[in-house]
This record gives sequence, structure tokens and C-alpha cells, in this order.
Amino acid sequence: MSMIEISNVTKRYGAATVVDKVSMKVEKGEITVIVGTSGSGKSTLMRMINRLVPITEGEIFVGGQNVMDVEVTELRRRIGYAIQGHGLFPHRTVAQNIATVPQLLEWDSKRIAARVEELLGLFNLDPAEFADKYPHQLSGGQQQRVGVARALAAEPELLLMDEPFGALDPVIRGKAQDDLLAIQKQFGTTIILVTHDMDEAFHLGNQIAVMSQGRMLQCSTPEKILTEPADPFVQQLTGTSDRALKLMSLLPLKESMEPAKTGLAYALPQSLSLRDALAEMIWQGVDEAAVQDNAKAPVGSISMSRLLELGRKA
Ligand SMILES: Nc1ncnc2c1ncn2[C@@H]1O[C@H](COP(=O)(O)OP(=O)(O)OP(=O)(O)O)[C@@H](O)[C@H]1O
Repeated sequence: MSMIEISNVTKRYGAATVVDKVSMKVEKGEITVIVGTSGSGKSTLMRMINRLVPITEGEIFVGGQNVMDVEVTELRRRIGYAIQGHGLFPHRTVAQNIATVPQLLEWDSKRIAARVEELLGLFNLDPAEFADKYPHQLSGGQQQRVGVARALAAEPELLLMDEPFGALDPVIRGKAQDDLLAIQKQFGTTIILVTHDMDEAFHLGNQIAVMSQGRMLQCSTPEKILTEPADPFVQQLTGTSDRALKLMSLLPLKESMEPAKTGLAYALPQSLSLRDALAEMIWQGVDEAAVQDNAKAPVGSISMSRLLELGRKA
């Protein structure tokens, strides 16, 4: 069974159906991003997972257990929740904010202090400087990091994030996304994240779920969303103008290269995406380049014409 299984879930408010028979699966250690227009039911779907919103019909399983069979406090302990605007407690210090759930769980004070320090370090906030500050003494980006650190404090198996970076300016937002990816890798946390930002979805998601008017139109890998949109709305949402480039940024050079050749003056690492390879070749002004493995041994080659052909196919 997948880490999360949502099966035919519906939410109605009176006569209005705001989530309509949605089913989806989320694998352990993956990031699923839910996108869709405003009011399409993204937040409602997510909030049914930790039972902040009662389910009208259908079932949700987390770690093989029906969420209705788990006591709400126990469920929320297992599921971290981070929201836009971070929701920090204004009269608690940074350290006290992060310690909220561990304290509820009655961890001993040494373990709490160690966890707070670990998380501050991971989010590049020097504990000596930040632990005793209050939220209003931090920048927006720092507050956001504390909000995510707090959601991760009790080592949740699942982290739900509702527009976590919505309030951040684009530069800090990119940094926050990279931090999240690094931390997700380190802890292996399963994440479901709601966003309006398609670039964020493609940057972060192993899986992208597209919602419209309460229905789940498609839930698949970013590549599939781009190459096999299940619905004109999906195609429209993912955009057409930079579709090829988006797809190229998801495709590894390693899988598209041609056989190795001698006499190529310029070499690219095989770990690059096709988009980065194209950017490098344009920047260096070369038509053809060798491809190297991590030990800098030649493993293939790539030409500009091949890259453009792959881009056109995309
Ligand atoms: N408590 C409620 N009572 C009645 N209707 C509600 C309630 N909560 C949400 N809705 C409605 O359900 C629909 C879905 O809301 P939801 O917040 O899930 O959408 P969303 O996709 O997350 O939107 P946004 O991107 O704007 O945050 C909306 O039309 C909203 O007005």
C-alpha cells in the first residue's frame, strides 16, 4: 500500500461539492504538489488528510491506517502542517515555537534543545543569534523557515504544506524551495504541497496533481503532465510557451546522449539536465560537446542539433 491513499473522497458544504470523488496515491519519500485554480478544492483536499476538515464521503489512509480510525491528536502528531504566513506564535521565541509539538509530546528538555538546534542549523539560522528572538524580529523569509522547521520538529512521517512560500519574493522563494528539497532528502519526509505557482510545482514535485472545480484532472509525473496532458485545462495550466524548456529541464542528459566521440574540446557532466546542457553550449558557443561521468571519463557526446530536436519533440 502507498504511504497515502485517497479513495473516492468527496467534500460537500450544503449543496456545494467542493471536492468531488478524488482518488490519488502518494508514495513514501516523494513530494506531491497540488495545483489548480483558486477555489478548486486544493486546501480542502489536503486538510481532510489531517482531519482539519471532516470528510463527507470516501476514505483516506495514511501509512495503511484509515485516518478516521486514528485519534485526531495522534494523527496530527504524525503529520506536520505548514501554512502560508507561517502561523508562528508571536509571544513565543523561535526556539519555543519550534519546540511546540515536542513539548506536547513531553520529550525531555535535552532532546528538545538538540532538535531545535539541529533544525535551526539545517535552515541556516545560527542558534546563538536566532533561538531567543521573537517572530516580529525576523524577516519574512526567516519566519517562513522557522514555520517549516516547526512543522518538522516532531519528525513527522508526512508534511502537509499549504502555499508555504506564497508570501515570499521570488529570490527568497527559490532559496526556500532549495532548502526544502535538501531537508526532504536528508529526512526522507513525504510531502504534499499546495501551490499556485507552476514553476514551483515543476521544481519540487515528483508527482503533480491538477485540480479544477473539485475534480482531480490528472495526477502523474511532471514529464507526463507536460507530454500527455489528460485534459485541455491541464495543458493550459502548464503553459505552452516554455513547455519545451520545462520538459528539457526534467530530462537528464545521461539518457539522451549519443555515443562518445574523440576530438571534442568541450565537455559537460552527464548529471546536467538537457536545459542546462543547452544553456552551457549556447554560453560556450560550441555545437558539440563530450559528456563525462563523475570521474570525468568520457561516456558520450551531445550536439546542439540533437538538443534542439529533443526540444522540438517536447
Ligand atoms: N467552511 C466552508 N464552508 C463553505 N464553503 C467552503 C468552506 N471552506 C471552503 N469552502 C469552499 O470550497 C471551495 C474550495 O476551497 P479551497 O480553499 O479548498 O480551494 P483552493 O483550491 O485551496 O483555493 P485557493 O487556491 O484560493 O486557496 C471554495 O469554493 C470555497 O469557497
